[in-house]
Amino acid sequence: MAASSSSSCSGNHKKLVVAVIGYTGGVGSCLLKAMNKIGLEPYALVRSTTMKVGSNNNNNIHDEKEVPTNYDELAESLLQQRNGIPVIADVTASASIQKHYQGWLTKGISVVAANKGIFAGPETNYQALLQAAEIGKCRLLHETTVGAGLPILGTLQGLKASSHEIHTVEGILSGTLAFVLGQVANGKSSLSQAVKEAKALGYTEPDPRDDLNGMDVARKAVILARLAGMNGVELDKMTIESLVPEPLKDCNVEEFMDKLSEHDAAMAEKVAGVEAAGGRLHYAAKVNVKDNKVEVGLLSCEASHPFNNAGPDNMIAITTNFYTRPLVVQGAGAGGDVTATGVLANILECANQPA
Ligand SMILES: NC(=O)C1=CN([C@@H]2O[C@H](COP(=O)(O)OP(=O)(O)OC[C@H]3O[C@@H](n4cnc5c(N)ncnc54)[C@H](OP(=O)(O)O)[C@@H]3O)[C@@H](O)[C@H]2O)C=CC1
Ligand SMILES: N[C@@H](CC=O)C(=O)O
Repeated sequence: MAASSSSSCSGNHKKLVVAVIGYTGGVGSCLLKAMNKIGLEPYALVRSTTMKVGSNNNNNIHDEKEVPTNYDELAESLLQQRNGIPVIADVTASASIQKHYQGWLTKGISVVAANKGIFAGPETNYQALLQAAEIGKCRLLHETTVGAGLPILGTLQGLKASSHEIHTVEGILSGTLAFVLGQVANGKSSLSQAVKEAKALGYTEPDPRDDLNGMDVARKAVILARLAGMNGVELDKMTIESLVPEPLKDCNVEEFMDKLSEHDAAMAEKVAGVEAAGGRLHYAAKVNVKDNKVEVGLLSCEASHPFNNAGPDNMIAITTNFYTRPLVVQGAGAGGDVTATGVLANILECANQPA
């Protein structure tokens, strides 16, 4: 089979047969590079309108004919690969793709996602996905939905599985906001310039307002809360502090980027006010399992606070009954390559399917 995946990476007799949805994007293009580097060829490449699916006709998936994107056909084709472990990697931000997860998982197709929406959506939908993976005896992995490639969700699950009681999970969860708030500190840069740079560095969501309005942090906090064992946490019940100027809430992304500079002075004034009182602005999240509370928002931190040394990094502190001094994970929590390698690590984990 010409365009199939390499078996050497799977570590067992079955091949990973991998479809990448969103391969033309920032994370997707880095994922293809990373897969190529370890000799794992994708079986299918999918974007919003068209897809290329492996056949016997070509040695290279890129040479395949583009056909209209059809997720039922994609699933059937993956399941027909004999002796293969079918995996769909979703590196888009599209809600419409996530509607297919439950069906794919039930049929035994593992799902690896960088796409956060459904994991932070209504709890019943999230629970249905977990159940579907059990029915399909396959994997549902989304490590990169919090902290990109940093080992956060796996660590949390490992702690819980090994009898730790999780007390709190807190810290800096947005690469974009860490970068932007670092750039505007001390008047180094303007808000609009910092957001442009964050976008160019591949840190932002496809719409950077999803970072600036706190929604990306809130979604990550919900995901952390669920993995930490909390029930009843819903995004729409949370108070989420936004840094998006009111007049730019509803325009398109281009207009938002163009007009953001009109709001630089207001942001500079806000930063100067906090700094005059000896603080530095950070956007943080706190999941308090014991008190059943999830909070996100702007924090003013005094000079000695560890957040002030984190630069553009994510910094996540986990406190448990045994880790009373927190276990801290710090590192780049946004960017194409670090996210793609986290997705690839999850794809490789799919070689171990549940019995
Ligand atoms: N950047 C980062 O640091 C991190 C990102 N993530 C997540 O990764 C995801 C991707 O981010 P990023 O790469 O920056 O986004 P981009 O906007 O760069 O890429 C999005 C990709 O999705 C494809 N796409 C969009 N809509 C659909 C659809 N309906 N069906 C199929 N394909 C579609 C686009 O294809 P087309 O060519 O058709 O437009 C494109 O390939 C997001 O969910 C983000 O939250 C997670 C952790 C970190
Ligand atoms: N836009 C996100 C990317 C990773 O999830 C961020 O800035 O952290």
